[in-house]
Amino acid sequence: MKSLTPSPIDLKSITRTSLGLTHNRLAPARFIVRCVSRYDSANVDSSLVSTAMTGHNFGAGYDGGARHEWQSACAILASKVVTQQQDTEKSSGGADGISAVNGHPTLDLVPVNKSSSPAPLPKPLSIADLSPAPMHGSQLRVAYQGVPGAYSEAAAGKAYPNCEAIPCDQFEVAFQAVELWIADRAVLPVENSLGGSIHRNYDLLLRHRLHIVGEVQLPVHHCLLALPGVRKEYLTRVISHPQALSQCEHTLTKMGLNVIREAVDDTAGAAEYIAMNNLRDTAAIASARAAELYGLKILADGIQDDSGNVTRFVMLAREPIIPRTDRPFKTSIVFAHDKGTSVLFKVLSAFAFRNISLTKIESRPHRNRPIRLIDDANVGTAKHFEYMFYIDFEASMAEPRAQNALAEVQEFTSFLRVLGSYPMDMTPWNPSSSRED
Ligand SMILES: O=C(O)C(=O)C[C@]1(C(=O)O)C=C[C@@H](O)C=C1
Repeated sequence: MKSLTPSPIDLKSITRTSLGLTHNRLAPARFIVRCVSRYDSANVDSSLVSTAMTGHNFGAGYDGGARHEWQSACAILASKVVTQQQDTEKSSGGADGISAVNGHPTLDLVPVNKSSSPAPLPKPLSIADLSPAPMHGSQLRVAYQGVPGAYSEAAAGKAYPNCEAIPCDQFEVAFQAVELWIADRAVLPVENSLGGSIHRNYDLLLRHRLHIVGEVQLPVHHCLLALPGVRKEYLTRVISHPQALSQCEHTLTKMGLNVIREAVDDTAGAAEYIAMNNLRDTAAIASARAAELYGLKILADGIQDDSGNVTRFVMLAREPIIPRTDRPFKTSIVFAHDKGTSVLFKVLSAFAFRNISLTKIESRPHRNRPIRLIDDANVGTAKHFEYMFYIDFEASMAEPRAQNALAEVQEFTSFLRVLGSYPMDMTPWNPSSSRED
């Protein structure tokens, strides 16, 4: 797996820039490519969308291998990326200049000289143009949260060997990177065998329209890392991702370290922070690969509270996969009901009667309607919390028993969405080979 630049994508830098489009490759007969530096979801330049959608700007001199770039450009434009105002453009690099957002050049398609030679006729779409397969050369681009050396990067590599791993500074950015065609897939953690659910990703799964197309379970082997020459006795602080801190809670206590524990965005980011700031009183909980990347030494190895510590990640894509029955599949759903938890028993029985095993059940606050009031004139007002329920079950949506179970669930619920039906990770169990180095 190839890693991109260590600096992760942030929300502000999600522009056409990140597509890697170049000035030359997109410079067609009627358009030049130039800079934008603003992403504004409230404002769509519809003329740009329509010109890009016709596709005929790729006439003479257009490199046919960049069809995917055209597709990506259309998608990005349609995803409400707006051009900068003319005057701002001038100040940020001029009509044909390339300026930068967060260090990246940014691009724009601008009509030029309408009176010049007639426009080439539009090229008809072919079957290949409609393929949902990733089209960025042979390498799939996979977004993950964190910086290189994070476990999520290793999970991306396990899910998609030889992928181009794209670091993102937040989970939400990874979702958006796929939605905006900057990445082809995202690989995000949803639960850990010791630390439990990564709730943020459950909430984001509901808020975004991506589909779960697979899962990977990654054995997570934590190390205590510090600058060369630093000894355990010098430490006053241990920093890491909150999940990693919780997965090592008891071991850290047993080690007798006199340290405070502080949460940061990701494990490898903690290692990078120590190295960049030359912190000699601080250690990070992170992978052996992070030690290597950021020049830290391993003070203690395998400090997770359980040697079989595993994190489950889901693979997300813009399109669902077609469910099959020739191998074990899992299906993930989310549902809610106006009458709250009273429906739960009926939903569970729809699976139990069909012998379908559940592998996970999670509840999250129903953020649109968090409280339900039940008035009783004699006693007062009961305030029930409302939930969204997430269930994973062991069956493929191609199986009639799963379809029937969901038809029944739909009768009991006011909201039901299938998040994905995908192959189960059946990798043989071997936690001792879990080191990511
Ligand atoms: O910080 C990282 O390295 C991550 O990839 C994130 C994360 C998580 O969110 O749970 C992933 C796996 C481990 O369980 C610890 C942290």
